[in-house]
Amino acid sequence: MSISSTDRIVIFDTTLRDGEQSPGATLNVEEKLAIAHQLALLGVDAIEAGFAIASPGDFEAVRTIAEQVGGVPGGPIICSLARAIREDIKAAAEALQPAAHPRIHVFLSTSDIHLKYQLKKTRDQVLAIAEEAIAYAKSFVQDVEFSPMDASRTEPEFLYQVLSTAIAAGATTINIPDTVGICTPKEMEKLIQGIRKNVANIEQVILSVHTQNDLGLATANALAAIENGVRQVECTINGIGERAGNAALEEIVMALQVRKPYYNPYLGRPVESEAPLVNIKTQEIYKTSCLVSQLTGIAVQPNKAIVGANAFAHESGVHQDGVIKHRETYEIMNAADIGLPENRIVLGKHSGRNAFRSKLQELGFDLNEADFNKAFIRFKEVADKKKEMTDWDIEAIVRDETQIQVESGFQLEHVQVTCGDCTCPTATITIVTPNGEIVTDAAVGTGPVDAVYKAIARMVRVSSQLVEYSVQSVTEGIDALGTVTVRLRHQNRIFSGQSSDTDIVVASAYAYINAVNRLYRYLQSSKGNEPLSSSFTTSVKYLI
Ligand SMILES: CC(C)(COP(=O)(O)OP(=O)(O)OC[C@H]1O[C@@H](n2cnc3c(N)ncnc32)[C@H](O)[C@@H]1OP(=O)(O)O)[C@@H](O)C(=O)NCCC(=O)NCCS
Ligand SMILES: CC(C)[C@@](O)(CC(=O)O)C(=O)O
Ligand SMILES: [Mg+2]
Repeated sequence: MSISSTDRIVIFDTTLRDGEQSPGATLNVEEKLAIAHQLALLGVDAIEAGFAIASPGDFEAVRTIAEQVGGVPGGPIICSLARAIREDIKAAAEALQPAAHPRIHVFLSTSDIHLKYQLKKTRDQVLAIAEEAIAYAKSFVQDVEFSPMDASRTEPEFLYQVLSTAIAAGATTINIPDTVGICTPKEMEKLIQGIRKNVANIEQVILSVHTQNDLGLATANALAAIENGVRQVECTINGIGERAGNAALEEIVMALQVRKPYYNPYLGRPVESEAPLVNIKTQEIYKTSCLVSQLTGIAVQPNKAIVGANAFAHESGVHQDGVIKHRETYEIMNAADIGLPENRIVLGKHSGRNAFRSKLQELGFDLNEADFNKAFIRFKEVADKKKEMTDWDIEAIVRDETQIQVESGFQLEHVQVTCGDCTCPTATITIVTPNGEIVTDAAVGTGPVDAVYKAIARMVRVSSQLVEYSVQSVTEGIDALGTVTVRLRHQNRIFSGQSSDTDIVVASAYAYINAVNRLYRYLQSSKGNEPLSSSFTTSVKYLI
């Protein structure tokens, strides 16, 4: 794509960078790669794949995504964040080397409060640093984005001066971050208009906005910026990100689609123009949202716009009556537009592989033979217990069975629980350790899940603290599939795991093992060659 295109909005996705700054959203390289592939399917123009200097894992993630998702011309721009520091820029350039369309995103604070307390630099120094850093980034790549951090709290005259300098030094995208999420839409309008009027050669670059959601105004501010000439928006799937998160991609994209006649004139088109305002394939939105939620362990709130479980549900009689008579009485968009399964009941325990395969195709899954077989076996198991298999059940099964498996780690063999109002909840668990040993242990707990977790913790022996446990029902009815999400804290890092089953105690056990395995993998990679088993067997500290 051409970065000078101005008749549509460039979607810059930062799920893998700002989104990963959500507390506890840590993703490993395979998980980031899976999300990046899905973002490419969704059709985002640019993927901010990480912050290359931040850690060897981030570097590897940027490099792998640059190679495997952005390695051929015509694919998305792959971007790495960098402070205005030579080592950061060099690391970004190295990580981005395999990308056909690499972008280095240099940021530097410009507000007085940041200059005084954080950077401890004068305005003149900041101007010189920005100029030098951009020129240095330009020595590696053509496409350089510059963000004046805390722009919305920066004195306007100084902001104009920094931006003019950045453009003169070669920046091709100027991104305006409302870093602390303090702006109102009216103020955003003033900020963008001021920049367009006062910054030299601003019309030669793509003007972008990056809005944070501290006051719940991120989407409103991004849209206000578009109304005032901004042509790139930075956003994340499900609105995840630092603190209260970023503007949600799905909200901006669907606002532009649903209100196209309203937005068309702001992009210089006739009101009735049918041409899309973004390159996004909206039917991929729901699937992308599920993948991000599953891999980050951050559940989507039910009332979340566009992708929440209730976004297309009608609860009250008056509304239901209206929707039955004419859908558009209460629906401004069609669930199918974001790729939501229609929830038609078709498959059951008597269905065969062909029907299952064509159902998967209909739902947009393209599985390899091994994953297909795993999913089919699981489908039959669930169908045996559950009378009606909805599209939602099938989606949950496929997500569960095809999730990125940790190659090394513990495997759950058996879960057996006794509980009730006149017995002490007891769990007997059998696991296979990473060395192939089969171990069985039992524990009592305050409830069945507590007993299961105590029994597993006793065998895996790693100090961790259960910080979140939640169950969501995927479908309706007493025989619904339940999805359990578990988050464990080890030192200051969070590891999540998820699993679905008709039996929530079984789902709980698998979710817990998944989280433990992520923690295991993390310890393994951070310990280098030292055998991991020592940390798993010596620091026996049962916090769970
Ligand atoms: C980038 C990172 C590796 C730096 O680690 P570090 O060298 O230990 O430094 P700290 O995080 O403690 O402090 C940040 C330093 O960068 C400086 N800095 C911050 N933003 C800067 C910028 N845009 N350009 C240049 N310097 C910057 C700070 O002034 C501070 O410098 P000081 O140590 O001289 O006071 C680390 O913070 C990290 O892993 N971050 C990843 C996630 C993240 O911070 N994302 C936020 C994006 S804004
Ligand atoms: C890099 C920049 C756009 C940033 O995301 C930096 C940050 O993480 O605060 C912001 O919101 O200002
Ligand atoms: Mg941000």
